[in-house]
Amino acid sequence: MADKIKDAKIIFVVGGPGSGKGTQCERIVAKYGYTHLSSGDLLRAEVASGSDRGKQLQAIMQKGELVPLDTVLDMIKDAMIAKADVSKGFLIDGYPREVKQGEEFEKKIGKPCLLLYVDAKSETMIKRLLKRGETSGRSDDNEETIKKRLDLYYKATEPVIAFYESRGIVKKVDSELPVDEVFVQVSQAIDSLKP
Ligand SMILES: Nc1ncnc2c1ncn2[C@H]1C[C@H](O)[C@@H](COP(=O)(O)OP(=O)(O)O)O1
Ligand SMILES: [Mg+2]
Repeated sequence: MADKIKDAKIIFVVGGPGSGKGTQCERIVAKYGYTHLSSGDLLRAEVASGSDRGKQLQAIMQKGELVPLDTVLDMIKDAMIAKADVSKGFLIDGYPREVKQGEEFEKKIGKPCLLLYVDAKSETMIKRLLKRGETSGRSDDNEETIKKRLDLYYKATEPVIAFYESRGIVKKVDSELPVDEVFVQVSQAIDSLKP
């Protein structure tokens, strides 16, 4: 089972909150048939289930903090195994949030062939998140939590990008542009992957 996943293409999609990761992943799924796994969506599904674990997660996420590493990784791995037979590749959206998470992922699952860095300015991200918050129902899309999430992003997640730069697998896309134009850059990055 784990072998099947190891042979699959794995793409890490990294960027700040509201940078446009989910939006671009949706496009990738439509064009390339990859499986999209958003760590945040998996966690929010657990919260919605009302389980005890979900209740603990809810409290952490509401504060804008990171959920324990093993919890997220197990959820991603289970979701990958469930799709291993039908998937051409995996988009791992919003993970790793810190370098350690990337290291653990590689130990337990496999190596990414690409890190797609969805880059936007912090003012842009704040504006988009506040707008998204009007309809998303996400308890972390409020001004106070957004600020904490951004701080944590710059402190913990930007080092992830530097870590994979050194391996030469980072492709940065300019997510200040309209969605379609960002996707042109995304497509170029994916098309340049070796088969
Ligand atoms: N390139 C772009 N231009 C304008 N708005 C964008 C955009 N990419 C995403 N958005 C909008 C859609 C959402 O309401 C909001 C956040 O996007 P998202 O895909 O949910 O971000 P993320 O998954 O990185 O948190 O911004
Ligand atoms: Mg998202």
